[in-house]
Amino acid sequence: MDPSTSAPTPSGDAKKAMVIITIGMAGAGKSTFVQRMNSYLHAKESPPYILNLDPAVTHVPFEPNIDIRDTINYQEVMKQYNLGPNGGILTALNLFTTKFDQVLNLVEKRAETVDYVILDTPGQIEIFTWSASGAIITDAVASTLPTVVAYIIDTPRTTAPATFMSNMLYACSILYKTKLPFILVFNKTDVQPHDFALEWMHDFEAFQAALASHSGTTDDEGEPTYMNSLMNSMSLVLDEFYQHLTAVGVSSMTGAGMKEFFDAVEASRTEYEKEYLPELQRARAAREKTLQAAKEDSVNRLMKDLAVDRARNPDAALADKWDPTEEDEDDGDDAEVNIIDRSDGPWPGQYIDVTRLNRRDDAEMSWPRPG
Ligand SMILES: Nc1nc2c(ncn2[C@@H]2O[C@H](COP(=O)(O)OP(=O)(O)OP(=O)(O)O)[C@@H](O)[C@H]2O)c(=O)[nH]1
Repeated sequence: MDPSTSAPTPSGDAKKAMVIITIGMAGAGKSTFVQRMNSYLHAKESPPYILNLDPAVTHVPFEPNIDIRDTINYQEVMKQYNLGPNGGILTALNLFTTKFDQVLNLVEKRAETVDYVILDTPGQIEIFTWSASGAIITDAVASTLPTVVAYIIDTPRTTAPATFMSNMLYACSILYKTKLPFILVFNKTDVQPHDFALEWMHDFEAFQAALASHSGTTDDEGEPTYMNSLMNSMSLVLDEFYQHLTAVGVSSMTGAGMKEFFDAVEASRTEYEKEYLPELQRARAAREKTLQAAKEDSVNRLMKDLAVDRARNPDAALADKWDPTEEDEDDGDDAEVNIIDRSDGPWPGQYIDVTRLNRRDDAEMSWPRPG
């Protein structure tokens, strides 16, 4: 572990590993960026713990510690549920999420010895950002460890003002959905520097001027088109959103900008502790209170019903006793583990690997259909 990052926090606790959730449109360079983070951290002698959550990826340029593909065969899921590729990926992620408590246990264990835990998400961004499983995974890691979202942007493909705005609106929706610290990562700066983006973010008049200079922004009579007016207004709205963001330019190809990125990640740790964590604790306390009230209410009603029942039926009440020596029927083997941590002991064979079951044409194997 890099000694500079494992120092105790001001509160005296040992510093916890930081989780980086990598999100971005298909082809923005998420996997290449994860590989770049991986090699950057290896060079700093602080190797990260990596989770691949994309069941459909054929090749990842890094060696993940936990790989969804070891647990779920997405092609098989497509066949069994009669789904198309996106439905298959989503269902695979849903099935994986049902085991996420095991994943979280492994991550928590590793979080004591690593500085960073990195999540690579499915190529189709909405499968992670707009699905229940994506929200469950995000909430689960963010309530366990300090977490930051790295939103990867394909800079060369974002130079048109309308595309830039669409991308920013998407980022905005994720920021307000997760409420987590957020870093805009302008990738591929070796092909296209990201200065134009920073200028548009800091000066909405510069963005509006760029918009006006693009063709199709006025109609035949020289009046601004509906889209042009909409984007002008949106740029004012986004001005507020930009205040909450850190933007860095990187090249996953050359490694430029990685130090700035990790500086931003460290700054996010403070933001997480000051803003996200207290909010999470407040929400938890409120939920506990509601649950407690609901529990008390049902216990009260149960006790009332029991009192009536006992008064009416005193003989049955005498026989109604619990025998503590009787064995609990549910005492089975809870230790089943089928999430694979590749960095743990011999692999494969130690765990139940569902994909292998399929390869042996095990006709008994079938996924439970959602109820
Ligand atoms: N020039 C340049 N190309 C890059 C950079 N980062 C990624 N690429 C290229 O962009 C393409 C897409 O990269 P990926 O890492 O596969 O992108 P992804 O977002 O993981 O794609 P999905 O698997 O569809 O989610 C590949 O051809 C990469 O080589 C970069 O910094 N510079």
